[in-house]
Amino acid sequence: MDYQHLSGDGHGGNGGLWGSASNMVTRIMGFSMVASLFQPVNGGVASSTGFRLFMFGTMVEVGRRFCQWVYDRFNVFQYSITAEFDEGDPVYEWIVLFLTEQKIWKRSRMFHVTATSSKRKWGIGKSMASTSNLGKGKEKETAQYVPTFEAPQLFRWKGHWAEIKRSKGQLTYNEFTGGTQTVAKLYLTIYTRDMSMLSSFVEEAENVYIKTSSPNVVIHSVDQNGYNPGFPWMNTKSKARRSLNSIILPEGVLQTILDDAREFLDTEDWYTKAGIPHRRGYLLHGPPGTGKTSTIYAMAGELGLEIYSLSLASSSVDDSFLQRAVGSIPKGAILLIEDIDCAFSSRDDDDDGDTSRQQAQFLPFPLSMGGRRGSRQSAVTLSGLLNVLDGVGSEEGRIFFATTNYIDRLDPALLRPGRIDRKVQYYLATKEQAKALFIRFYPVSHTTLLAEHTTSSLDSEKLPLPTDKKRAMIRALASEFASNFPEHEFTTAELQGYLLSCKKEPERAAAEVMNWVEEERNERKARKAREEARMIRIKERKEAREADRLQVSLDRLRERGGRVEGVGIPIETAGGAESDSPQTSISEPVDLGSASAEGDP
Ligand SMILES: Nc1ncnc2c1ncn2[C@@H]1O[C@H](COP(=O)(O)OP(=O)(O)OP(=O)(O)O)[C@@H](O)[C@H]1O
Repeated sequence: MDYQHLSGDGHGGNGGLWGSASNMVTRIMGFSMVASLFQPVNGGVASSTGFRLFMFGTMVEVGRRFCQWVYDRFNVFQYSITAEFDEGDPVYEWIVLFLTEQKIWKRSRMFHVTATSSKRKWGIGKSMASTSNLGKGKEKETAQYVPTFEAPQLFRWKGHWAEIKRSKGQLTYNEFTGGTQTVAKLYLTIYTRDMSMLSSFVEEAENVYIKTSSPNVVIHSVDQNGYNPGFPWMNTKSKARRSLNSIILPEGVLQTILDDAREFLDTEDWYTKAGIPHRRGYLLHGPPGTGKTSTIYAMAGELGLEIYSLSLASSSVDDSFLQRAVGSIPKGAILLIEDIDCAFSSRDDDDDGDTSRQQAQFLPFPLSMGGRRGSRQSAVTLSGLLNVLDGVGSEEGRIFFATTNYIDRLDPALLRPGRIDRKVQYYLATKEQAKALFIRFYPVSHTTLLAEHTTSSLDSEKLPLPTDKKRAMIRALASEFASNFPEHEFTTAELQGYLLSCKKEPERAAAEVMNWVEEERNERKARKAREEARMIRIKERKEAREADRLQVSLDRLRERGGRVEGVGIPIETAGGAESDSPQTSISEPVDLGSASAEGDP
């Protein structure tokens, strides 16, 4: 090619090549300013090859940055979409489960294998529905196969290539444990320019998750040790759904709460139009073991909602943690705070654990029944809790359940409508409940009555009774059982414990219930006596401490002379007159009167 001709400037030598190149740029693209850089300049530094190279390099870099800028801003050349998912976030679990269902991990060649735990997510063999704790299948893999970090996995999805990679994530400081930890991440890249493919992938993963977990109730709880700064709900387990009729409550109680919750979920539009935050709060209160938590689990199963459960008793749960945890709960979930009274224990309880006052004042049942004793102090304050319940993040169609054994400890501010909309009281078991529980414990199809045995031995051959007759006999036993069961004295959990001890012997359960009641009463008496002895010891220790404190004050005062600190009782001086003078000498022991504790020397 004739460069001299192309350059058209008539200069030869080293300017020829640059000149022709610049002319080409000028002619082809019209960038005269750019081209002028390549014009040969006669003499001086600017004509040196070094300067030209420098200018060329600058142009290349500017061009590269410009292209990058265009690439970043206008998705013209982007043929892939990459998304990042943090461990602990619900979407992370959807993706892992989905990819397990698709058997994607099977193609991986490097695994970290651990024993199956309640957190099980990863699998390579059978589908997750049959292996994970989310599923109900009988075949269980006993280990989980977690692909190693930074090993990308290619797969096809809906006609597109996609890549998944598990990464370690960054190291974060755990302020509660004082250590550091990493939050794993998943990077998903789909090679397409169609952005809707990403949302479609996530939606499909969510649907698989919902379908797989639907026979169960999924319960998320915060990981106390593995505190995650991003998403605190690190523990996920699922429980088999509990049928509503397995919850034995007085007639209509359960149905009323369920109807109320259903109505709430169906009327989001109404709340929006009325300008009322779309949230509903329920407080279930009553003695421990009367079915409060079981009610919530059964309702969650019935409504198809996941539970996010936390206890305020944990020392790692403070106001800011609570705010973060509640703020990250997805819409349409149940927030469950158990033992909500913990948030107020610091105000109501004495530091020394003097529970006798509380017992007299609040408890609707004896501590010997197994109630929570004394204070489990919470780092959450009342205002922190109220902020969380009223906060912006809590307006998203969320149902809030709180449980407590001590409703009287709750601040009225917490109980006002809008925070707690319905209160449901649970009682110690009634005769009706005892009868219903008995019948549930001995279903006709799974029970062998003594009358069905040819001999008195339980191992003997069976002579099955007609179903109707058997049902009538079980009902008769249930009535006998209930008539001997004292009302409002035992919890349903205690009753359940007794029936479990005669799992296959309904006749024995009915016949021996009075003995069991007697034993329990004696056991309670003994526990109560132990509890009272403990209280007396605590009281004595407290008084001794108080006396010591006063004695120390007194000794100090004796050294200096003057008034008894904090008590304001004058010390008799040699002259018998009250005096603050440091020269005053103490002639008589001080009478601390009522301020003195018993046993004060
Ligand atoms: N009303 C009930 N109907 C059926 N089962 C019950 C009932 N009450 C208690 N149980 C059984 O007793 C056990 C404890 O019940 P649950 O945890 O629901 O009680 P709770 O009132 O929430 O107690 P706590 O206040 O200590 O949390 C469960 O196994 C549950 O099956």
